[in-house]
Amino acid sequence: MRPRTLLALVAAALALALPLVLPVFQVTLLTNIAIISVTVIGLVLLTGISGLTSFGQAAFMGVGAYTTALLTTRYGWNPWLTLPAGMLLTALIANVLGLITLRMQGHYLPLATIAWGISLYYVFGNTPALGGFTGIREIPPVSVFGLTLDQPREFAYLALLFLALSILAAQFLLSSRFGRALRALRTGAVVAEAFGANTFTLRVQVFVLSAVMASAAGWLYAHQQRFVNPTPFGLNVGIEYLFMAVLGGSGYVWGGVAGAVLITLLREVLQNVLPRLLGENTNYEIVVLGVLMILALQFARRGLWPLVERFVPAGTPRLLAHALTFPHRPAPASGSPVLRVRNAVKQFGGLRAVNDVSFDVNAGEIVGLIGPNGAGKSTMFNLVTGVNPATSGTVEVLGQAAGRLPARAIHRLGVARTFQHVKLFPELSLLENAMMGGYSRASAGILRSMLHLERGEEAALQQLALTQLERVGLREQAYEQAGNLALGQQRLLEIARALVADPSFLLLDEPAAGLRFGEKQDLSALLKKLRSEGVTILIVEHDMDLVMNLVDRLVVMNSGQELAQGSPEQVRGNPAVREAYLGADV
Ligand SMILES: Nc1ncnc2c1ncn2[C@@H]1O[C@H](COP(=O)(O)OP(=O)(O)OP(=O)(O)O)[C@@H](O)[C@H]1O
Repeated sequence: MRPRTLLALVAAALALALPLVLPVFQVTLLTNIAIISVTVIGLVLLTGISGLTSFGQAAFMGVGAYTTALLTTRYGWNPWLTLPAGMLLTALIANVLGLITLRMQGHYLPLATIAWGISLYYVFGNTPALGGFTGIREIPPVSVFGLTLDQPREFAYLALLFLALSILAAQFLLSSRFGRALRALRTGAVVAEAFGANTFTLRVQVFVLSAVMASAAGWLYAHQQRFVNPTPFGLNVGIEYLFMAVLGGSGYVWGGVAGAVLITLLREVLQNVLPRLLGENTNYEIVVLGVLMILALQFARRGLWPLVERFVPAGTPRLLAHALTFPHRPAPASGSPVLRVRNAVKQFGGLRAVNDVSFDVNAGEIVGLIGPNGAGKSTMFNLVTGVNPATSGTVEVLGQAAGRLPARAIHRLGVARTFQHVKLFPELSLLENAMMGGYSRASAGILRSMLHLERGEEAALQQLALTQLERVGLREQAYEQAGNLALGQQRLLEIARALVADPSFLLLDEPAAGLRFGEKQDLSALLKKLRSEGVTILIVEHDMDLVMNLVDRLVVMNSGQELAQGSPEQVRGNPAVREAYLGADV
């Protein structure tokens, strides 16, 4: 058995045993930890994985708690109906807030979460129907199959069940296509878009999911306490939840649980010990927690869980069985236009990085785009792949005008690319990095992923990724972290990722930089093989030996302008090219 499975089983056994053996007071503490953990796991998905910092999660707990408090006490609803009602209401509120705030970048988003965190707190406190700052009492207990959960020990099991489901769903989500795209939001949104993901929609979805998880935790809280008021849903509590995620390890589901356990227990201990030591009844535990937080940020930036994981290695991931087959994209007819660039101009302020460039790439060709540094080659790539629209002129990719399409839509036409500055996810395995290339071939959304009902698709993506890793010579390292690869191999991994997408048109930005001689030969052979399979290739490359022996045609750029076009021989013999770029002895 894998060490991590063993650890999970130990945790499950503890969860089953503890409510029976602990004194009642500690059982209540355990329940609190389970409830808080559900919210913090949502924060892990939102903040640690997707890079969206929120200080306002406690307010969403409040929405869940107040919904059930109001509907059960005033309208006599069964608590099992108020749970979906609260989650639905929270989803609606989060959706509206998300659509407004999630386009914000940098520190504006956290500031916005503070703003609505405070607003919701005052909505709870100032709404007479919600009992104002005194709150709502006499919330009925939850019943399960006729058993009323009004005793701490019984209720603890309900809270632990919610926690177990949250852990499982979050783990499933993270190991899915959806989870890989979420991971890309934090550091590689350009990659996610380049492989077909709508990053804004993903942001809204994960934001709503984390809010809904907080809402479910709020429902539990209301039926545990049987009383709600605004205090536990204020901004300072929201900040504390974020502390828990960061301290435990905001990039890890179990890190969220660890943070909730640590801070809740520590607060409890400090509340008992400090008054005895200091002889007065003050809130020094908050000061101690603050200092601990600073120390943790200084010495364990990624939180405490990665330290634990070092002792519990993940082992080789299991390959899934019963792979579906994705349809193979039919290649465009040989010789038909794949790319038509006409008088393309790209202006950055006063600089014309691309200045009136026109050229074609036809199906089944390998075309080289060459030129000295700063000639505008990467900018041209960005015009073709939809990262930047052209200032004027037209760029037509596979029959569609690229100017009006986002990168993800151009990708879905059958275009895949690599990047000049490698854009991989260093903490993920080569396999997972390569699987990202297949994002738009699969279709499982958030729900199917959380329930792990996308196994067939995942199995197919694993197989495709392994096949393409094999092709670029990286099969052996499939389960290693991408960050451990040398730069040249990282470029090969980017090619494997692009091939998983089954592209008709492949754009390679300096793929041979950092490769050794033998690796360059292998790369050249691979690209020729791809051409014979019908893949059209546009390649930017500085290695002239490789380019001249590989491409069918060349487009030469200099200072944003098109200098020459033609076969390698024609370009080699062109005096303007020799003078401007290649030098006399090419
Ligand atoms: N986003 C941007 N904003 C402003 N200027 C830019 C931007 N992107 C590129 N440039 C400028 O446009 C010019 C062309 O850059 P580009 O990266 O396209 O050249 P390149 O041919 O790919 O060069 P290299 O071979 O060095 O990568 C450079 O002067 C560069 O500084």
